[in-house]
Amino acid sequence: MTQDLFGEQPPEQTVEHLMDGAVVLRQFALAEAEPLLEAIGTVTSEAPFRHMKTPGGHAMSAAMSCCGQLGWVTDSRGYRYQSEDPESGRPWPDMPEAFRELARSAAETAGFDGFDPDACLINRYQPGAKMGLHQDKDEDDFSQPIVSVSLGLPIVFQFGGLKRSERPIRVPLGHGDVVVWGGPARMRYHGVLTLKAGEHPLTGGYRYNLTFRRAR
Ligand SMILES: O=C(O)CCC(=O)C(=O)O
Ligand SMILES: [Fe+2]
Repeated sequence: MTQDLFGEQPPEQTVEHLMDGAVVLRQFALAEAEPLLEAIGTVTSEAPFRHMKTPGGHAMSAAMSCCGQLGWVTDSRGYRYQSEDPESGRPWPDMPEAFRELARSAAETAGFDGFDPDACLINRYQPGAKMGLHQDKDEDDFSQPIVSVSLGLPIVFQFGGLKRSERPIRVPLGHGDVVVWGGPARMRYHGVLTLKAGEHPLTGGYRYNLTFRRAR
């Protein structure tokens, strides 16, 4: 490729291989970031962000909402998917078409054709929030991948093994990056380190994450 003499480089989409079945699609969602954030605003005007409680009684540090046919919830009864928002008793907001399209094309780019998510969890991290190492295992169908979109402030993603004891690798994630894992990587432990304070032009002091899954 020739150098841009004016120093203006277009944002570069690259595919970074993490492990068998897991990739980071750098800046894959960058061009769609503004409509995606707008859609997060619409969803969360109907199903507001809340700090759900773990079965052990601790509030999750990330604020969460959901859209799609099923939403992931946690409370004293455990972790599960359900079709209604427990706060309102109403169905979760529909999954915006732009979400579904992005999830499908990211999965395809990662080699998983035909991804059809029925659940989208929206995580909002404020400085100090984190998510400890865990497996996504409340779904019925592990043949479908996970698509995880980062927007706003950067964070360090941890990607580990199939056992909790395996030491995770650290992957810095920025605005517009998308991680996809499935197949042999589907049950790998993962999480994010504590969000550091910062200011992003589109999201202010927050990081948003969209996690797409096929729950049923
Ligand atoms: O925020 C992230 O990047 C990870 C979120 C996640 O793993 C989850 O919601 O299950
Ligand atoms: Fe997860």
